[in-house]
Amino acid sequence: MADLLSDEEIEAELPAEWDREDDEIVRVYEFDDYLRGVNFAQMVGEIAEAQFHHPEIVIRYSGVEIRLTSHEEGGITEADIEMAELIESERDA
Ligand SMILES: C[C@H](O)[C@H](O)[C@H]1CNC2=NC(N)=NC(=O)C2=N1
Repeated sequence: MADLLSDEEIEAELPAEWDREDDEIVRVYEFDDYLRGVNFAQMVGEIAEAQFHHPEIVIRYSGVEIRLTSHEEGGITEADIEMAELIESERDA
């Protein structure tokens, strides 16, 4: 079971463009083409399966919202930060 991160750790480790909302970290990725958003969501899902750490993914016409939290721990852990970093690196690929 991973440890919950402190407020200071979250602030220090949260990747740019991501926000903290209570026990979640969140980012909205905007797309001007709906199916590019769908494909992005698929990619996020594949990362989640590989990490066995699953975000909430909301696909909208304007973009895709990713929300991460560690359900078993009841808050934000390193697993959430790592997922955000992996998504960012894939997005930039
Ligand atoms: C039983 C539990 O759902 C699994 O161990 C994994 C699956 N994916 C998960 N994803 C997230 N975000 N948090 C979890 O605690 C988690 N647990």
